Amino acid sequence: MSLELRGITKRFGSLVANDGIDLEVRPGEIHCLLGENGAGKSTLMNILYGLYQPDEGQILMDGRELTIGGPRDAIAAGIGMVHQHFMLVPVFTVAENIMLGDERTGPLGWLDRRRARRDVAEVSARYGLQVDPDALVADLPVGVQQRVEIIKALIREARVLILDEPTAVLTPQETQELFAVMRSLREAGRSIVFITHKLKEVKAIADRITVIRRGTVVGTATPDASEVELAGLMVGRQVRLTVDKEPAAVGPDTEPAFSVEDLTVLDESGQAAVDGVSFDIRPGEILGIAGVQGNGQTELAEAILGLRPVAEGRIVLDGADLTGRSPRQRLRAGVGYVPEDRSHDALVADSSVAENLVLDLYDRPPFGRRGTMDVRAVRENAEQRVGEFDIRTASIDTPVGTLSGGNQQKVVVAREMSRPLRLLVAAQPTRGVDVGAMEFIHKRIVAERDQGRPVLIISTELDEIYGLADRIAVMYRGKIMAIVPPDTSREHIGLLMAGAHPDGPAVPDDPAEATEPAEATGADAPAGAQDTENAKGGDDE
Ligand SMILES: Nc1ncnc2c1ncn2[C@@H]1O[C@H](COP(=O)(O)OP(=O)(O)OP(=O)(O)O)[C@@H](O)[C@H]1O
Repeated sequence: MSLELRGITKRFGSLVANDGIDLEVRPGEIHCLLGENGAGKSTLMNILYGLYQPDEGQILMDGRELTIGGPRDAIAAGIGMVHQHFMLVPVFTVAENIMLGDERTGPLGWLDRRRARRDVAEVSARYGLQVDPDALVADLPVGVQQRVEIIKALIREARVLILDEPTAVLTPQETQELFAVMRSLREAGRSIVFITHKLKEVKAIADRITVIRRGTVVGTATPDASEVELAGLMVGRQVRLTVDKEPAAVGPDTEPAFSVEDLTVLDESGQAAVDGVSFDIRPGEILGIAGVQGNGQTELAEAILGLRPVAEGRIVLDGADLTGRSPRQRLRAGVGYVPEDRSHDALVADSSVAENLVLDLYDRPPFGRRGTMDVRAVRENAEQRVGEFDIRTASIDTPVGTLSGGNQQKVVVAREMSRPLRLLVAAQPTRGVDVGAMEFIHKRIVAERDQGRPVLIISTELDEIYGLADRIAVMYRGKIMAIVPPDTSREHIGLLMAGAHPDGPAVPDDPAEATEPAEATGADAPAGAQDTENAKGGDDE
C-alpha cells in the first residue's frame, strides 16, 4: 500500500497553511514530518484524516484517488490518526471505548463486549501494546491511553497511522515503549506518519524525513543527518541546540528571594501529592525540578500559584507570605506562570491573540484603568510581542485557539515573560515549540535570571533541566529526593528520579523511615567529584 498526497493546498482566509504540498508515504516506513511551528503539519494530517477539506490537491492510495469527506472515509480507506488530545471517554473501559463508533457494534450488548475484549487482546499481543481491556480509561496513565487510541485505529485496520506529536506528553520510558510498538508496526508492513519537534527522536526512528516550512516542502532528509542540519532545514537558519549561559552570579550566602517551606499539598483523593517539600531560590538563580511526570510537580506549581490549597507549610516571596493569597494577588505580586497545560490553564481559545497577551493585565496600567481596557495599548503590545516572539498568526485579532500548538505556547510565554516579574515559575516551558523557538525561550529565561530574578523551571526533559538549571531538585512521590549541582551525572539523577538514593537503598514508603535528603546524598554540596563517584557506585549496583 502506498499513499500519495499531491499538490495539497489549504487556506484559512488569507493564510495559506498548506501550499501545494507533495508527500509520499511508502509501505512499511516511518515517515517523519518535521517543520517549525505553524509550518502546516497538523493541517496536512487533518486533511488526510478528513477533518479538513483541501482547497486543491489529491490524495491517492495505490494510485487510485480517494475522496475523503470525513474521518469515516479515512478510516474506511485504512487511515488512522492519534491526536494529541485523546478522543476517549474517561468513564468507559478500554473495551467500551474500542466499541464506540465501530460500525459493527450494536447497543453495547455482551456479544459486542466479548468481541471488543478479544480484539483488544489480539492486537495487544500482536504489536506488544499491553492494555487491560477492562481498565477504566480515567485510571490509565497518559502513555497507556495513547496505546488505547493506537489499538482503536489498528482494530479498524489502519494501514497508515498518523501520530501527531505523540511524545509531547510521554515520559522517556513511555516514548521508548511507543517506539517499540512503531517498529513492530513497521515490520508488519504498516506505515506511520510521525510528527515531533524532538530531533533525537527523529534520528532514532525515522526512515525518511520530509521538512515543511511556511506551508511548503523545503526538503527531505535521512536519519543520518545531524541534529544541527535538521534544525537548520526546519527553521531556515543556524540554531544553537545548547543553552548559552554563564554560571549563576550568586554566592552561597545570598539571601533567598523565594522559599517553599515544608509544603504539603493534597491531590483530589486526599493523598499528599506534595509531601513536606522545602527549597529556596536565590535572586539570579534557576532551580530546575526534574522528575518523571506525576510525582507532584504539577501540584507543586499549582500550589505556588494558589490554584490548589496548601495543606501545610508556607510560600514566601521577597519576605512576604503568599500562602493565603489568591492566584490573582500572586500574579499581581509579580509571579509569572507558564503552566504545563496551556489550553486549559493559560489561554482563552475564542479570544484574540491580543487579548490573550494581556489576559490578567487588561484592567490596570499600562493596558487599562479601573476595569476598562485601553484598546490601543493592548494592540500595540500585541504587535510588539508577536514580532519579538515570532508568533505566527494571521493577525493579532485571530482567535488564539486557531493558532498552531507551538504558537499558542509562544503566546503564553510572551505574556508571562513581558511583565515586571519577581519570580518566574515555568512548567514544561517549551512543550510543543520548534527548535528555533526553544532557543529563544531558553535565552529569555536565562536573561530573566541574569536580571536577578529567582526562576523555577519544572521539566520532564532532562536536557532542558541540564541546559537551564543552576541547581537541580529531583522530585519523586511528592518529595524532593535531593538538590544537586548541575554537573551531576545523568545516572545519578536517573536513580533519584526512580526513587533510589544512588548511595543507599530505595526510599522507604513510610515517610517516618525516610532519611533526610540532604544527609543522604550530600545535596547542596559544591559541584565536584563526590557526586560523580556516587553515581558510578549507584550504577554498578
Ligand atoms: N481552523 C483554523 N483556522 C484558522 N487558521 C488555522 C486553523 N488551523 C490551522 N490554522 C493555521 O494554519 C497554520 C498551520 O498550522 P498547523 O497547526 O498546521 O501548524 P503545525 O505545523 O502543526 O505547527 P506546530 O508545530 O506548532 O503544531 C497556522 O498558521 C495556524 O494558525
